[in-house]
Amino acid sequence: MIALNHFNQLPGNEAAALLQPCVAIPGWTAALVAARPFASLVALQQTAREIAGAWGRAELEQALSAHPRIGEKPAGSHAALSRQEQSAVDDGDAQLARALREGNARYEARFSRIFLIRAKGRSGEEILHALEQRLTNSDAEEITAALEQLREITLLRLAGAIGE
Ligand SMILES: NC(=O)NC1=NC(=O)NC1=O
Repeated sequence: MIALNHFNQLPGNEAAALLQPCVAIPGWTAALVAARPFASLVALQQTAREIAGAWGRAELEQALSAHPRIGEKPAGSHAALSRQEQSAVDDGDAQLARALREGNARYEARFSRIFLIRAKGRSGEEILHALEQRLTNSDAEEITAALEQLREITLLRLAGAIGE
Protein backbone atom coordinates (compact mmCIF):
# COMPACT_ATOMS: atom_id res chain seq x y z
CA MET A 1 0.00 0.00 0.00
CA ILE A 2 1.42 3.39 -0.92
CA ALA A 3 0.07 6.87 -0.23
CA LEU A 4 -1.80 8.74 -2.95
CA ASN A 5 0.66 11.62 -3.06
CA HIS A 6 3.51 9.13 -3.50
CA PHE A 7 1.59 7.42 -6.34
CA ASN A 8 1.02 10.83 -7.96
CA GLN A 9 4.76 11.48 -8.06
CA LEU A 10 6.06 8.06 -9.18
CA PRO A 11 7.73 7.74 -12.58
CA GLY A 12 5.14 6.45 -15.08
CA ASN A 13 6.60 2.95 -15.39
CA GLU A 14 6.68 2.47 -11.60
CA ALA A 15 3.13 3.76 -11.26
CA ALA A 16 2.01 1.33 -13.99
CA ALA A 17 3.83 -1.57 -12.30
CA LEU A 18 1.99 -0.80 -9.07
CA LEU A 19 -1.38 -0.92 -10.87
CA GLN A 20 -0.65 -4.02 -12.94
CA PRO A 21 -1.92 -6.55 -10.32
CA CYS A 22 -5.30 -4.75 -10.20
CA VAL A 23 -6.30 -6.08 -13.64
CA ALA A 24 -4.48 -7.48 -16.69
CA ILE A 25 -5.70 -4.70 -19.01
CA PRO A 26 -2.69 -2.51 -19.93
CA GLY A 27 -4.93 0.15 -21.50
CA TRP A 28 -6.66 0.74 -18.17
CA THR A 29 -3.36 0.99 -16.32
CA ALA A 30 -1.87 3.40 -18.87
CA ALA A 31 -4.97 5.64 -18.84
CA LEU A 32 -5.03 5.80 -15.03
CA VAL A 33 -1.32 6.62 -14.84
CA ALA A 34 -1.81 9.33 -17.47
CA ALA A 35 -4.69 10.85 -15.47
CA ARG A 36 -2.44 11.66 -12.50
CA PRO A 37 -2.18 13.63 -10.28
CA PHE A 38 -5.35 12.77 -8.32
CA ALA A 39 -6.59 15.22 -5.71
CA SER A 40 -8.14 12.45 -3.57
CA LEU A 41 -8.71 8.70 -3.31
CA VAL A 42 -12.33 9.33 -4.29
CA ALA A 43 -11.16 11.02 -7.50
CA LEU A 44 -8.79 8.12 -8.18
CA GLN A 45 -11.57 5.52 -7.71
CA GLN A 46 -14.00 7.58 -9.79
CA THR A 47 -11.57 7.91 -12.69
CA ALA A 48 -10.63 4.23 -12.46
CA ARG A 49 -14.30 3.26 -12.65
CA GLU A 50 -14.92 5.63 -15.57
CA ILE A 51 -12.02 4.17 -17.56
CA ALA A 52 -13.26 0.66 -16.74
CA GLY A 53 -16.73 1.66 -17.95
CA ALA A 54 -15.46 1.41 -21.53
CA TRP A 55 -14.51 -2.29 -21.17
CA GLY A 56 -16.15 -4.79 -23.48
CA ARG A 57 -15.79 -8.48 -24.40
CA ALA A 58 -12.19 -8.02 -25.55
CA GLU A 59 -11.08 -6.52 -22.23
CA LEU A 60 -12.96 -9.22 -20.30
CA GLU A 61 -11.15 -11.98 -22.15
CA GLN A 62 -7.82 -10.16 -21.79
CA ALA A 63 -8.33 -9.89 -18.02
CA LEU A 64 -9.46 -13.48 -17.50
CA SER A 65 -5.96 -14.75 -18.25
CA ALA A 66 -4.97 -13.40 -14.80
CA HIS A 67 -7.90 -14.78 -12.78
CA PRO A 68 -7.85 -18.36 -11.53
CA ARG A 69 -11.10 -20.30 -11.34
CA ILE A 70 -13.10 -19.86 -8.18
CA GLY A 71 -12.21 -22.60 -5.72
CA GLU A 72 -8.96 -23.47 -7.44
CA LYS A 73 -5.62 -22.89 -5.75
CA PRO A 74 -4.51 -19.71 -7.59
CA ALA A 75 -1.15 -19.72 -9.34
CA GLY A 76 0.52 -17.07 -11.46
CA SER A 77 1.15 -13.36 -11.09
CA HIS A 78 -1.97 -12.38 -9.16
CA ALA A 79 -2.08 -15.56 -7.04
CA ALA A 80 -1.68 -13.91 -3.64
CA LEU A 81 -4.47 -11.43 -4.34
CA SER A 82 -6.77 -14.17 -5.61
CA ARG A 83 -6.06 -16.40 -2.60
CA GLN A 84 -6.84 -13.54 -0.23
CA GLU A 85 -10.01 -12.63 -2.12
CA GLN A 86 -11.21 -16.23 -2.11
CA SER A 87 -10.35 -16.78 1.55
CA ALA A 88 -14.03 -16.99 2.54
CA VAL A 89 -14.45 -20.03 0.26
CA ASP A 90 -14.02 -22.86 2.75
CA ASP A 91 -11.74 -25.18 0.84
CA GLY A 92 -12.18 -27.73 3.61
CA ASP A 93 -15.72 -28.37 2.40
CA ALA A 94 -15.28 -31.15 -0.16
CA GLN A 95 -18.91 -31.04 -1.26
CA LEU A 96 -18.74 -27.29 -1.90
CA ALA A 97 -15.44 -27.68 -3.75
CA ARG A 98 -16.99 -30.33 -5.98
CA ALA A 99 -20.07 -28.20 -6.62
CA LEU A 100 -17.88 -25.24 -7.56
CA ARG A 101 -15.79 -27.38 -9.90
CA GLU A 102 -18.95 -28.70 -11.56
CA GLY A 103 -20.46 -25.22 -11.73
CA ASN A 104 -17.29 -23.79 -13.26
CA ALA A 105 -17.30 -26.56 -15.86
CA ARG A 106 -20.96 -25.92 -16.76
CA TYR A 107 -20.30 -22.19 -17.01
CA GLU A 108 -17.25 -22.71 -19.25
CA ALA A 109 -19.20 -25.08 -21.49
CA ARG A 110 -21.99 -22.50 -21.77
CA PHE A 111 -19.94 -19.27 -22.18
CA SER A 112 -16.48 -20.52 -23.31
CA ARG A 113 -14.61 -18.56 -20.61
CA ILE A 114 -14.10 -18.90 -16.88
CA PHE A 115 -16.74 -17.75 -14.41
CA LEU A 116 -15.66 -14.44 -12.83
CA ILE A 117 -17.08 -13.08 -9.61
CA ARG A 118 -15.92 -10.61 -6.99
CA ALA A 119 -15.17 -13.24 -4.34
CA LYS A 120 -14.17 -10.91 -1.51
CA GLY A 121 -16.88 -10.84 1.13
CA ARG A 122 -18.76 -13.79 -0.38
CA SER A 123 -18.99 -17.28 1.07
CA GLY A 124 -18.60 -20.33 -1.13
CA GLU A 125 -22.35 -20.91 -0.96
CA GLU A 126 -23.08 -17.34 -2.08
CA ILE A 127 -20.67 -17.76 -4.98
CA LEU A 128 -22.30 -21.04 -5.97
CA HIS A 129 -25.74 -19.42 -5.86
CA ALA A 130 -24.53 -16.53 -8.03
CA LEU A 131 -23.03 -19.01 -10.48
CA GLU A 132 -26.36 -20.85 -10.79
CA GLN A 133 -28.18 -17.57 -11.36
CA ARG A 134 -25.75 -16.32 -13.98
CA LEU A 135 -25.90 -19.60 -15.92
CA THR A 136 -29.41 -18.50 -16.94
CA ASN A 137 -28.11 -15.24 -18.51
CA SER A 138 -28.01 -14.65 -22.25
CA ASP A 139 -24.55 -14.15 -23.76
CA ALA A 140 -24.97 -10.37 -23.78
CA GLU A 141 -26.35 -10.27 -20.22
CA GLU A 142 -23.47 -12.40 -19.01
CA ILE A 143 -20.81 -10.19 -20.63
CA THR A 144 -22.36 -7.24 -18.75
CA ALA A 145 -22.52 -9.19 -15.47
CA ALA A 146 -18.95 -10.50 -15.73
CA LEU A 147 -17.60 -7.02 -16.59
CA GLU A 148 -19.28 -5.54 -13.52
CA GLN A 149 -17.61 -8.20 -11.36
CA LEU A 150 -14.27 -7.47 -13.04
CA ARG A 151 -14.71 -3.76 -12.24
CA GLU A 152 -15.50 -4.57 -8.59
CA ILE A 153 -12.41 -6.79 -8.27
CA THR A 154 -10.25 -4.17 -9.97
CA LEU A 155 -11.45 -1.30 -7.78
CA LEU A 156 -11.05 -3.37 -4.60
CA ARG A 157 -7.48 -4.20 -5.61
CA LEU A 158 -6.84 -0.52 -6.42
CA ALA A 159 -8.13 0.46 -2.96
CA GLY A 160 -5.71 -2.08 -1.49
CA ALA A 161 -2.77 -0.74 -3.47
CA ILE A 162 -3.11 3.01 -2.92
CA GLY A 163 -4.28 4.53 0.37
CA GLU A 164 -4.11 7.83 2.26
N1 LIG B 1 -12.65 -16.63 -11.29
C1 LIG B 1 -12.72 -15.67 -10.37
O1 LIG B 1 -13.79 -15.14 -10.07
N2 LIG B 1 -11.54 -15.29 -9.76
C2 LIG B 1 -11.47 -14.31 -8.81
N3 LIG B 1 -12.44 -13.62 -8.21
C3 LIG B 1 -11.87 -12.73 -7.30
O2 LIG B 1 -12.45 -11.96 -6.57
N4 LIG B 1 -10.51 -12.89 -7.33
C4 LIG B 1 -10.21 -13.85 -8.26
O3 LIG B 1 -9.09 -14.26 -8.59
